[in-house]
Amino acid sequence: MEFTKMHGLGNDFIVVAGEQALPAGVDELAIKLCNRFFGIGADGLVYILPSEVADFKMRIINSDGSEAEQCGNAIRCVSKYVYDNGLTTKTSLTIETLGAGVQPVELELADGKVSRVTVDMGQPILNGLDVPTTIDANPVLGHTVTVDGRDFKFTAVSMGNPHCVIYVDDAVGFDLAAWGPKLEKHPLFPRKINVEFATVNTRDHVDMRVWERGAGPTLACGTGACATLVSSVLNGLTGRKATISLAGGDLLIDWNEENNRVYMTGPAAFVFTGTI
Ligand SMILES: N[C@H](CCC[C@H](N)C(=O)O)C(=O)O
Repeated sequence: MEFTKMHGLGNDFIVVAGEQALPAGVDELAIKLCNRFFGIGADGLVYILPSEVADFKMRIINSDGSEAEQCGNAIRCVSKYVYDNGLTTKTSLTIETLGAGVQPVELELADGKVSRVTVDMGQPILNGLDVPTTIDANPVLGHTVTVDGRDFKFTAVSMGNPHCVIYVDDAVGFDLAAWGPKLEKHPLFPRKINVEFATVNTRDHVDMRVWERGAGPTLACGTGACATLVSSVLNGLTGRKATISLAGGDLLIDWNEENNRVYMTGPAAFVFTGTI
């Protein structure tokens, strides 16, 4: 099997192109290939597939074998892959995902290769029961979830995949491993959830660290950055355009007031190709 290793701000993926559909047992394959000691090592396994409604379709399997509906860093990597490898000559194209349908992407080039990508990440889903959470509220703002006797106030946002955003004094130094797994799997979240810990520095700059559903602590999360911006606007903490600083680098997120769609701009990087 031929693969290409790529990352978006250190959130890394094994990218596979040329297949017509996901192989049987893709969950076990993802677990095996994403293993950082016995496999290639990655946060997820990403397939570029044909689409009937867009230029390409992307499907993403987390390193624990679960399939996610959407992935912001991966969609930038897929966009870079298809242009740099000559699968398209367009710098404006569309990628289909399970969680956000047809997503327009805009490619920026440097020396003939894609350097940055702006992705239309669609409209945020704010109705609690649709995120999903078990909370019948729209939106879910400042609700409390308790784990091991500690209360966390959170805002729930879906970008096609579920997120809960929690504001803390020091996101950069927050102990993700202590609290992330318990929140990820809390009964309030029927399909588990990605957990973002955020510190708002100014009205256009937020530090965020993430514990991802099905992948654990990653260096960056594109959909999580979108969810963090949306949550920060809803809570009156930032404007509709802000830089979200993650461990792996910065994403620029813009929640357009006219069309209610969230735009994410950031880099994508090629690392190596291989055969396994
Ligand atoms: N672990 C996520 C999928 C990857 C999302 C993240 N890597 C991104 O860049 O958006 C989930 O199960 O919803």
